This record gives sequence, C-alpha cells and structure tokens, in this order.
Amino acid sequence: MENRSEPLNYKISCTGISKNFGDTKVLEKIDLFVKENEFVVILGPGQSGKSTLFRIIAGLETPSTGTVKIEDKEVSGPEPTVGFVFQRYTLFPWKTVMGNVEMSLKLKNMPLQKRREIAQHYIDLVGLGGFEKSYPHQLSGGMKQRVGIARAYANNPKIMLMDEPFGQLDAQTRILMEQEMVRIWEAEKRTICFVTNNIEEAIFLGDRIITLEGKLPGRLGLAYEVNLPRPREFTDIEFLKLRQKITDDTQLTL
Ligand SMILES: Nc1ncnc2c1ncn2[C@@H]1O[C@H](COP(=O)(O)OP(=O)(O)OP(=O)(O)O)[C@@H](O)[C@H]1O
Repeated sequence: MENRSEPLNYKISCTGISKNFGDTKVLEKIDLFVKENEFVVILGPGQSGKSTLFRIIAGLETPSTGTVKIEDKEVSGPEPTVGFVFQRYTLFPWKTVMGNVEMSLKLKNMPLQKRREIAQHYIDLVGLGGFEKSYPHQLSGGMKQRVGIARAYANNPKIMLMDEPFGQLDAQTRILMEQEMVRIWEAEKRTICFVTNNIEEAIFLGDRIITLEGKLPGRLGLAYEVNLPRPREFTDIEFLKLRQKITDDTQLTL
C-alpha cells in the first residue's frame, strides 16, 4: 500500500529525507505525507531512526538530503508550531502541574490571566483538574504523561510529535492512556505523528499506520489504513485480523 495519496495540501510533507551521522546512515529516502488532523502512527522497533526523523520534522536536526515542509513552508530551523511529547517525562520538577503547562505561554509573555485560562482548559481536558498545584514527584507515570500532553496542547501546535509517550507505563496504565489519547484527540483534533513499537497501540490509535523498518538506515515500509470506528476494541475481529496481518508482514513480535 502507498503511504501517499494526491493531490492534497498536506500538513507535513517529508520528501526524500536521508540522514547520516558520519559513516552511519540512519534514515534513507523517507517520503512521508500527513493530512491535517490525521493521526499517523509510525510503527517500528528501537534504533530505527524514529527520534531522528522527528527531530528533523521539528527542525532540530537538518537532513542530509531531502526537505520537510509544514503546510507549504520549508522547515529550516526549530519549528515553534510543533509540539513534542517524549517517552521520558520531561517536566520541570520544581514547577507545579499548572507551572509546567503554562510554561511556554509564559515564555511568550502571555498575560497571567489568559495563560491560566488556557492552561486550565488543557489540564481539565487531560483529566487533571484538581491537581494544578501538585508537583511532578507527587504524580504517577500516567499523570505525568497527561501533563506532558496538556503542555504540548497548550502551546497550540499545528503538529504533535509523540515519541513512544506510553512506553514507560505499566500495561494497565498504558491501555488507559491510549483510551485517553483517543478521547483527547477527538475533543481537540490535531495532526499527530505517534511513534510506537507496539502493534496493538498502533491499531488502537491510528488513522494510518506506517512501518519503519528495523535495521539502520530506517526506511518506511508498508502502510495500513485503519478503517475501524473508534473507540476500538482490542478483541474485535477486524482489529485482530489487522494485528495478524501486520505481524505476518513485519515479523514483529506481538
Ligand atoms: N546525534 C547523533 N550523532 C551520532 N549518531 C546518532 C545521533 N543521533 C542518532 N544517532 C544514531 O542513530 C541511531 C538511531 O537513533 P534514533 O534515536 O533516531 O533511533 P530510535 O529509533 O529513535 O531509537 P530508540 O527507539 O532506541 O530511541 C542511533 O543508534 C545512533 O547510532
């Protein structure tokens, strides 16, 4: 299956992206086109260049070849319109939930009342109402990731890049956060690229799944449209069929 359909105004267009670090070729000929408000999952094992691809899309790394465009503008430096959620919790430990979520707005010199209003909206959206004054060390892993999502949303990004955000959570919390992610995204749509190595997570979340092949250099492989209504059921027969197909195609372990 193609991972591109034309003609469209894409939110993200990566054309011919390759990246070398010295003699190490990390990415090769990546063509990735993402539509507005699409939830794209990049499915691949560790060490396949996923983080490097995200850093290139966000303008934090320059590609060796190829171009990235956000809407019709070529990315040539750090992109303020891109929000990140990482696997590791990157909260400021000395700041409260509110302090963390409103941080980027404060840096933009937004007046206190306005930024509190926006931050509160996203704290509520991620289900953390009542925890505004808590500090990161008082929160569980799932709650910390909720703060990370609220913080990314508060900055009003055009694009959210989520790099294995639930990878460190226990299985139960992970499933809960996947459900929450769908709820949050349906409440406030964004263009999302989400990286995971977990097939079930990919099918549960994505409009489209694109595989990233495992050995360096990372190359995009097969793509799958996920035409299942949300909320999806892990035990639904169509869900299981797609899981089997991707497993057979990719040889990734379940
Ligand atoms: N700044 C850098 N300098 C040199 N080599 C790098 C740099 N960044 C990444 N690499 C190389 O690229 C490879 C892939 O890194 P990257 O973090 O993009 O992969 P990943 O798929 O996100 O891995 P993981 O799942 O383990 O986080 C690494 O093994 C490393 O060899």
